[in-house]
Amino acid sequence: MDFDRFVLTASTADLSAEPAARDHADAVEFRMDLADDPLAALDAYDGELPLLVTNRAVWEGGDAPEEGRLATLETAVEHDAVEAVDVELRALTGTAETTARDAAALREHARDHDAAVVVSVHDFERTPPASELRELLVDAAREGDVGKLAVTATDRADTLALLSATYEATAAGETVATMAMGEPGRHTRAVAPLYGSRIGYAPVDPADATAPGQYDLATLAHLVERLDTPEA
Ligand SMILES: O=C1C[C@@](O)(C(=O)O)C[C@@H](O)[C@@H]1O
Repeated sequence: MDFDRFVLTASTADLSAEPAARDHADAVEFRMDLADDPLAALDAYDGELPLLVTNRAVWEGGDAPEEGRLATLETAVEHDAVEAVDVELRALTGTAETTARDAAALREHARDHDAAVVVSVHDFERTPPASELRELLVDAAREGDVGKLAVTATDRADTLALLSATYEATAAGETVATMAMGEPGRHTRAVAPLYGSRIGYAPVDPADATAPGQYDLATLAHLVERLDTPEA
């Protein structure tokens, strides 16, 4: 998967949503942790859009227990349709040594199979101060092909801080993706690409949102396109 330009992903636990995503999305984020039998669903996948696979840890806001979590992703990246994998920064650099070793092995395995590595950070409570945002993006971008940072905004100061950090990271040559979760952060999902963010996430159906404050896919596709069109 190529992150030289913005990639809009349809985020879903159900790969049968892919045909409905084709009109607007560049890729599908398959939330394996939210699916019933994710490896069977991958085996059966015959859609057109490439997949970014995520198996989000419980300790990072997801549903996947640690046992077998990274091994499932290792199997997933062997599928031809899988062109990118999400690995949490805390898995790679956290204090759990075995997790760090397994996460680094997953990154290697992904690259051997031509899958890009999205290294992610989530804060479901707050937007950290500006200097911390900058550091998190530096660290995440260094560890993967894209450094992704999703924070929770409560006001405009938070969203501005995130957009500034996005702009600075991009100006420094880092490849990053950012979004502010929650209602006050919603507009960042449309605007962050203008500051350099390279991935957007949106559910096909708003009822299936995978994070607070997401636009539905058609709406986000429309907003991003309009904002990026000079004569709009
Ligand atoms: O990390 C992200 C970003 C996200 O949390 C969002 O805020 O859109 C949605 C998740 O599905 C994805 O894995």
